[in-house]
Amino acid sequence: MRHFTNVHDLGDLKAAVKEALEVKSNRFAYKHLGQDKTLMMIFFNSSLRTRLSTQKAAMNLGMNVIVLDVNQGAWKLETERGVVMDGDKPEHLLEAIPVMGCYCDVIGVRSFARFESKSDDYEEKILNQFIRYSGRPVFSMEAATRHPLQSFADLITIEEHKKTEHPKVVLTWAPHPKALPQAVPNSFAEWINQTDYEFVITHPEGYELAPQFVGNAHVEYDQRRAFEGADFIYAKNWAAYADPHYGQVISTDRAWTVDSEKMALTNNAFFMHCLPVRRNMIVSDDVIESPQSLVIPEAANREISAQVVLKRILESL
Ligand SMILES: CCC[C@H](NC(=O)CCC(=O)O)C(=O)O
Ligand SMILES: NC(=O)OP(=O)(O)O
Repeated sequence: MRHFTNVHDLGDLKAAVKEALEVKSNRFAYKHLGQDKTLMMIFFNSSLRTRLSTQKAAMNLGMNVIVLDVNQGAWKLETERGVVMDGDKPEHLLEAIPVMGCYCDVIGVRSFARFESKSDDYEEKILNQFIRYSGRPVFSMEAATRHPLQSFADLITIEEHKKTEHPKVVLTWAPHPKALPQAVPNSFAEWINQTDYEFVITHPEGYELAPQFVGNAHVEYDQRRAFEGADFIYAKNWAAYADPHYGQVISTDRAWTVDSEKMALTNNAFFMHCLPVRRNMIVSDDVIESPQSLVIPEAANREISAQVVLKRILESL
C-alpha cells in the first residue's frame, strides 16, 4: 500500500480486521520492517490520541519518529501558489514538503478542514500536495474530509464487541460550541457503508453530510426513533456541510445530547466516540462512564489501526 487516505486503500476489510487482531496479539513481531526507517508526523492541528498512538505503532515496528507541529517553531507556511510572498509567511508549502520528504521514509499528515473554501477542503488541497510533492508514502492522520485511522479503529472495536453478525449502528450528531470538521462522521459513514451492518445516521435538518459519504445509510431526523433497538451509538458533532451554511454551527440544541434516557431506547447499546469529547454537550457523564462505554478501548485500538497501516506501507517500500 503506497498511500492511506480512505477505506478503499486497505482493500478487503474483513482481511484488514483479521490482520489487525493478529497484530494486536503480537504487536512486537514486526520490528524488522521498520529498522532504519523514519516516520515523519506533521501536525497542522492539535492531537493527543493520533500523536501518541501513531508514534507507539511506529516504535512497535522498529521505526525512528520525527514529529513536527507546523504552527509551533516551523516557519509560517504559504499554501496558495502564485501569491506574492511579501507578508508574514516566509516559506511556501511547495518547498517545505519536498524538503521534509528528504528526511523521512513515510509521512503522516494532520490538516483539518479550514472552512474557507468547500472545494479546497473537499479536494483535500493540503493532503494531496504532500502526496504529489513529498516523494514519499503519505497517510492521513485526519485530513479535511476523512479520518481513516480513526474509522479503522472504530471498525476493529465494533467487530470485537458486536453481539450479532449484523448489528444496528447509529451515527448521531450532538451539540458543540464550535464548528467541527465533517471528517470523522464522513469517514465513519464511508467505512460502515462498506460493512453489512444496519446503518442509521441521525441529525437535525440542515446537518446532512455530503451524499458520497451518506451512501446507503438511512437518515433519520428523529433521534429517538434512530436509537430504537440500536447495538452501537457513535456520537460526534460536525458543522453544517450544505450551502449556504458550510462550516457553520446552526444548532447547539442540547436535546440531542446522548443521555441515559436515550440509551434506554437501545438494545443495551455500546457508546462510542473518537475523543476528545465535550462532556454534557455530546454525552452525559453517566453514559460515558457506564460499562457500555467503549471510548477507552476504542482509543487503545488507534495503536493497532496505525500499526497495520504502517506495516502495509513498510512492506511496500
Ligand atoms: C478526532 C477529532 C478531532 C476534531 N475535534 C476537535 O477539533 C475538538 C475541538 C474541541 O472540542 O474544541 C474533530 O472534530 O474533527
Ligand atoms: N480521535 C483522535 O484522533 O484524537 P486526537 O485528535 O487527540 O488525535
